[in-house]
Amino acid sequence: MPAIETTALTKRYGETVLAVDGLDLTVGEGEIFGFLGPNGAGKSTTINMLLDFVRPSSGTATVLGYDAQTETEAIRERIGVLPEGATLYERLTAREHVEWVAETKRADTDVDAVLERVGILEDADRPTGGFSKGMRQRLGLGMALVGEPELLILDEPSSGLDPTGIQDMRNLLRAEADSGTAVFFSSHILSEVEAVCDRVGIMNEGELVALDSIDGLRDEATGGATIELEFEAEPSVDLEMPALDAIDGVQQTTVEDGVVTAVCADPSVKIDVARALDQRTTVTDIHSTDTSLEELFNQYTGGTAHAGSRDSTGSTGESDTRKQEVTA
Ligand SMILES: Nc1ncnc2c1ncn2[C@@H]1O[C@H](COP(=O)(O)OP(=O)(O)OP(=O)(O)O)[C@@H](O)[C@H]1O
Repeated sequence: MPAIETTALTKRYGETVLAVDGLDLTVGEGEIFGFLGPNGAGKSTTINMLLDFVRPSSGTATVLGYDAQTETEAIRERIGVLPEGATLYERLTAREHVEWVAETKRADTDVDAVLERVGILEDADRPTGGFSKGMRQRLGLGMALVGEPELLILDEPSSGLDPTGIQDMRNLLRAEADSGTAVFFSSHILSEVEAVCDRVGIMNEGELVALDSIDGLRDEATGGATIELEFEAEPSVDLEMPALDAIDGVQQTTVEDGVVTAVCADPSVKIDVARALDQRTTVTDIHSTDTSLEELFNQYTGGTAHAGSRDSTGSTGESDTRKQEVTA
């Protein structure tokens, strides 16, 4: 039974806004699924339809096999939710929040263990009115974990978290998935999705424009990869560059200061370039740059995302162009 299944799920707001347009999506048991898209793509609207906060204009959705509109209670008992901008009761402590969720879910929960898992046990007895954004987010995540849910639905879970918080959150999601919990989370932080997801779906203007693993998306993406090869400088090598240009899939080559740079249409071409150059001279080092997830995202969303999309820490993190050492 899929954790989430939507069929032709559609939401219109008024006459003009088509927020979600015929979404067909299946998320499997124990899968970590990243729901990506630029602002206004329809991610929150989709999540809100799964949670019955918003009624679809047409189409259907099931969560853990239950109808998202008619069997909401059965769903609520079995899932954990971190809504966008979760509201807390300022005068209640973190512990009281978790206890309250445990009561509503009738779950036998070790409250201290939950608070410990999300790293706020030390602040358990403080009213949440004085909590920082990151602490609020950690508490929200803790509340979502109550009752060992079969599915976690998290809207922008790393919003407000510092780098340690983001890493903790990733580890936690991975541990949850390993224990069989499916995780569905929305994000516009591409590095977050890359680091933790089994599959991603990219929304743009209400439509699902891509659905695959990160590697699968990379393979599909145009723009390929760039390879830089350092070689022992020999004057004759420059003259032989046309031989590299002639390799199938090589779009452009340049030579400068003992470094050949080849732009390849497809990452698999990189090895052909390395072999060809190595036949002519001694290659001393190789650097390979894959299409970054950021570029990929832009390809699917028509460049709506900014290459410098920043996470809450202001860092572009791993979403920057990835460089890997390659051994030929
Ligand atoms: N209550 C509403 N009334 C009218 N339009 C709405 C409403 N909620 C969302 N929309 C519109 O629906 C579209 C999708 O919005 P949604 O919030 O689902 O996008 P999102 O992908 O979650 O964006 P973000 O990353 O900014 O949270 C947008 O055009 C938005 O303006």
